[in-house]
Amino acid sequence: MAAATTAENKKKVEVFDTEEDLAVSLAKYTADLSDKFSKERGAFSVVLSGGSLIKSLRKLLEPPYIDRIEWSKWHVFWVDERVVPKDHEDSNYKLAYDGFLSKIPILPGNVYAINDALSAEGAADDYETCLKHLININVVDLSAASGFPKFDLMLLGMGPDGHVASLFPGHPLLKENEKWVTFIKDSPKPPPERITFTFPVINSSAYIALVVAGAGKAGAVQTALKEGQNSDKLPVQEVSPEGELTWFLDKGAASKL
Ligand SMILES: O=C1O[C@H](COP(=O)(O)O)[C@@H](O)[C@H](O)[C@H]1O
Repeated sequence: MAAATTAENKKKVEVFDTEEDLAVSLAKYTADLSDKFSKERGAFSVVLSGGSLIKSLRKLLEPPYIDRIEWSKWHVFWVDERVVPKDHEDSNYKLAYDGFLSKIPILPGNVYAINDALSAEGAADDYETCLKHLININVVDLSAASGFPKFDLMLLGMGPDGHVASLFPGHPLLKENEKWVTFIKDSPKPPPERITFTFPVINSSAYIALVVAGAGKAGAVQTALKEGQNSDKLPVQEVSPEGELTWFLDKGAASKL
């Protein structure tokens, strides 16, 4: 494993020989933050993305983590969700439930799925209302700096085109700076209707892990991490949290660095 920390606001890049090694390190990183926030705040707010990220969380399901983590302190959210029923193959909730949440002793009331009975607009508003309530009862922090929700940990994936959450290259939603949760009806990646956290919410996080594996994503990783400015920024380049950003890359994803 090779690691590099840059001066540029607490950004760390870790490169692992294999995705298996990446998953081992991601489990320790997540478990350590779970310990920290469970002790400090009495709650741990974790935001999941969909896609390949869920498989990379598999080591948390094994000893020592499965027995050590205070799962009752976990509160789980989604950075984006597809507007489909929760039992649909495209649902990020279903992906996370089948591959991760159903295998940990988390309290069902601490899993905040979107309301799949609503339209895209309705589901985004409803999720924002839910977050406001959870801030009022101190389950989720509010950033004093930005006035947006401050999650303890966001576990983000990235698409080969450099998209994060459901924030796609060149889309006007990249510039949304008032709403906490918004919706998209013309996602270039199916399904077209989704809800997503906005960049001000993503960037208010205390910790973000950007988890990227596979040579198919090497081009976007290269664009995101190479020196110098490029005019057309990829969505992933807008990820710049108040707290710490750590890239977890396997050799394939890092192959053009
Ligand atoms: O559509 C989505 O794609 C991204 C990336 O997925 P991956 O399978 O290439 O890792 C994911 O992070 C996002 O949550 C999801 O809705």
